[in-house]
Amino acid sequence: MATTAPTGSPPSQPSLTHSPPPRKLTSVKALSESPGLSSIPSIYTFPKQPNHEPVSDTKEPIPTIDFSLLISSNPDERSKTIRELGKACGDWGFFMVTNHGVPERMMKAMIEVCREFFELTEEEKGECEGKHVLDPIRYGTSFNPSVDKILYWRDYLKIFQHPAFHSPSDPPSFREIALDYSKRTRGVMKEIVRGISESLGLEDKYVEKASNLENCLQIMIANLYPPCPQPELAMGLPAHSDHGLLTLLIQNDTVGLQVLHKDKWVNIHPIPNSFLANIGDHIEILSHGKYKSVLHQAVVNDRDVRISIALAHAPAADAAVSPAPMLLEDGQNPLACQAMKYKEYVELQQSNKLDGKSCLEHIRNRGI
Ligand SMILES: O=C(O)CCC(=O)C(=O)O
Ligand SMILES: [Fe+2]
Repeated sequence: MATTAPTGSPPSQPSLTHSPPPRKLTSVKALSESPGLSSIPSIYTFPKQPNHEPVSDTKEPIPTIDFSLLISSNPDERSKTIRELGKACGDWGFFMVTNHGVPERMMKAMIEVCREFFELTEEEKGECEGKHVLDPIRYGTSFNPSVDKILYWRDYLKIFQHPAFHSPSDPPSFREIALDYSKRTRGVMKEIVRGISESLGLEDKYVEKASNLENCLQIMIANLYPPCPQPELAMGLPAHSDHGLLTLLIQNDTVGLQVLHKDKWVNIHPIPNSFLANIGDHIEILSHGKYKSVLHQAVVNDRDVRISIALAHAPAADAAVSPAPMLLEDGQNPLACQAMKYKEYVELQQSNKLDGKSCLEHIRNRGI
């Protein structure tokens, strides 16, 4: 039986109380490999969401940003790309990034070494089991089993990679591959964040300075979604927005990510050798809602293992990001969103149920 959320904190009101340590749970990898498994335990049965339209067959393609044009020395090319980036952030909150310069072999190596990690024995992986949501290395299952009433069909490995780089010691090649990949990806992130800043009419380094990007928190979240015998009943990750500024995601060639666009869930089919980027809650805060973090979810299937690796890029742990005053319109309250240190925000989000945009709503409601 799942334990309930801490008393006194209704589901849509996350609280900063420390959650009890997660229960010892079987990974979904081990569960999916149980001989003869033909149905899922009821704790994995996810209620269907009544409020959203079913998956859309929309042919409207997700926007694509050519990174090489974003960093072009030709001012016209660059400004055109910044306008496209602004439109992608405003219309979708999600976009593909092509020609980013991170070698394809590096992206593939990252996926493979994460696969190798998940293939370690439960005992070996258990050495990375985190006790607290701010532990720099955390292996686990579902999202936060100490408060999840329904478990998600997902195992994960979360690692803080900047400002201090951490790595599991197994597989032995993890450290080198992840270190290279995290550095290269941070470089891509920085240019996109500059472009986003300019697209908002701010100085190119505004977001960078406001969030102390030099000391940004970069968290790798490797997700494993094993085949599920009843995929229509289970959920890999429920609808949520990402905390932070910008997430850059890669995956193996199995689809499963859905993005809420114009009130419909849209299946995302990534372009090979590209990043899927999405803006997080702190761009919504900084931009005063001009750009909104967008709900997304991961569904599962009954045939193939899906692996996704999200690199979440966020303000420095002690940075308290607030709306850019120059984006406020007359009469708007600049403190409508209570500034909170980033590490408190992460702790709030990770200690509670993953529940849409409840964290952002929480700090808005507490606005002073
Ligand atoms: O697996 C995916 O595609 C989504 C992962 C995700 O949304 C996350 O890790 O925050
Ligand atoms: Fe996400």
